[in-house]
Order: sequence, then C-alpha cells, then structure tokens
Amino acid sequence: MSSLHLRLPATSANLGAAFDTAAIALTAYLSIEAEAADVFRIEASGRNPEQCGQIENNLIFETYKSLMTREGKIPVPLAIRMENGIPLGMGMGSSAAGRLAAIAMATHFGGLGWSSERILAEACALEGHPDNAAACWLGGLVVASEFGGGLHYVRVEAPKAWKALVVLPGKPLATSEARAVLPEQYSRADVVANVQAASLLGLAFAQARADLLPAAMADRVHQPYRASICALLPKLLPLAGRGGIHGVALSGAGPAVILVIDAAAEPEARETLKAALMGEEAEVLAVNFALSGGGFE
Ligand SMILES: Nc1ncnc2c1ncn2[C@@H]1O[C@H](COP(=O)(O)OP(=O)(O)O)[C@@H](O)[C@H]1O
Ligand SMILES: N[C@@H](CCOP(=O)(O)O)C(=O)O
Repeated sequence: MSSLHLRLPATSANLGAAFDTAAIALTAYLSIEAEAADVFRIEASGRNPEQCGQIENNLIFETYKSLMTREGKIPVPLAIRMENGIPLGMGMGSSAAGRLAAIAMATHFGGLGWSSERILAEACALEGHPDNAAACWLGGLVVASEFGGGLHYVRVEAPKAWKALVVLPGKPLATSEARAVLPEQYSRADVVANVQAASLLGLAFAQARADLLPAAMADRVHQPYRASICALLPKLLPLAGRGGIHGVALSGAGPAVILVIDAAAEPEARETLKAALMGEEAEVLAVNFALSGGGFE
C-alpha cells in the first residue's frame, strides 16, 4: 500500500468573540509520513518530541485505531515519521491537526473512501467544536456552524499585509481544563456584545479593516473566565490598537495569546510586546496566515 504524506497547519481559534466558530490557519505545521508496518512505530522530531513519539495513549494512534475498529477494519500497524511544528496544549490547534491526521490515515490505510468533507465532519465531531478542524483542513480564516447537524462554513483569506505574533507561556493548558471554567449561561448584554464583535470580525478580515480589530476581537464569553488561568492574557489585551498591534486575543483555549499585527510594523510590535511583558518569560512565535489547509482532493 502507498505511503501517505500529510501537512497540517496550526490554527488559532476564536480570535476573541467568535468562540467555537472561527479559526485561522498559521504557517506552523504538523508534517507526517506514514506507511504500513509490522508494528506501530513513531519517529518524532520538532516540538514536544517525547509526547508525540509515545506509542501508548497517543492521540493520533488511538483515534486511528478506534475509527478503524468502528468501521469494521483491522487497524493496520503504521510507521510514522513526524516533524511537529505545533506546540502541544498551547491553544494552537495541535489536537485538531492530530485528529485530522488520524482520520486521513484511517481513510487511506482502511480504504474507507471518505471524502474530504467527511474527514472534516469526523474531526469536528471528535473535537466537539468545528473551529480549529475547519481552518486546519481548509486553510485561511474559516467561520463554521453546525446548524441542523450539518457543517456549514465559509473561508476567506487574511489580508496579505497582516501576520501574527503568538506569545507562548512556559506551561501548557489542556483545552478540556480551559473549557471547564466557562459558565453554562450568559446575560443578554454579553451575548449581544459577542454577536456584534464576531460579526465585525469576519468582515474586518475580508475587507482588511485593521481599524476594526480592537472591537472585532473583544470577547465577553470565554476570555474573562480564562484570564485567571492564562496569565499572559490580562497583560497583553490592552495592546490592541497600539504600537503596530491591531488586535489581541487568547489563542484558542489558551494559554498562548495571539497578536494580529501589520507585517511591516513587526519590529515596533515586538518592542510594544516586550515592554508589556516586563521581563516575564515567554516565547514569541512569528507566523504568517496560511492560505492552504491540510485537506486533500
Ligand atoms: N502530534 C501529536 N502527537 C501526539 N499527540 C498529540 C499531538 N498533537 C496533539 N496531541 C494530543 O493533544 C493534546 C493537546 O490537545 P489540547 O489540550 O486540545 O490542546 P491544543 O489543541 O490547544 O494544543 C496533547 O496533550 C496530546 O495528548
Ligand atoms: N473554541 C475552542 C478552541 C480550542 O482550541 P485549542 O487550540 O485550544 O484546542 C475553545 O475555545 O475551547
């Protein structure tokens, strides 16, 4: 059987108000070369190589095996060579990329015949929200809805003049933990504020309206509750609209924070960021917005 090569981008979900709805693909990648083998093997390099290289309880192998079994196939053991550019547990969509890789491998090695749309739908179901998986598979900025049990989405390309600085703290945070702090109910004022911001967001990206980003990336649904477990967020939120930085939001469920900046103003944005960090240890990852996702067909 032929080998399978996959290249899946990191994603930053929510972008503030578009909680569980929008995400943007970034130019940091999970690359995988997989082939049928006698036993399961992984050779991992890049970020978090120990965790990525574990055979037991590995998200990718577990997802692959459970899908194959569910579809009545014997899970063919796989040998994987992985180069991982997506930090795990930082809010950059590593689990969405990993799950999509597993589903694509089950499709290929199990001969499932699933379309690209079906692969994406399976990933959204496993993730429990469609944002990261849709942007990872399709590229660009994707707004997705699960209205009526189906997946509905639209994709736009981010303005070429914009890029992002993703600010990573030292310790990861599991998405499940960051979801557990959210309330079950919200006031009408909070919901209206988020509908306004999220509606602006898509149009601000589509029309390159950097002036709208401070308002379009404001959020009252998840960030206020996650601020206590994502220490960089309250420090960096006030930078929106200042010193070359257009908008600021928690990246996905955190703990990383994404700054949308003018590419031409990167040195100024870095200076503004450095001053706000006040010597606090953080890695700054500069990325462009990825136009292509990992999907095939
Ligand atoms: N390349 C990978 N290889 C193995 N496991 C992975 C990989 N990427 C993600 N994971 C699993 O997903 C977890 C992170 O998922 P999650 O908490 O949703 O954070 P995020 O998606 O923001 O990185 C990791 O702790 C690990 O269990
Ligand atoms: N909408 C989700 C996004 C989670 O993204 P991740 O990259 O942190 O897995 C949420 O905010 O919980």
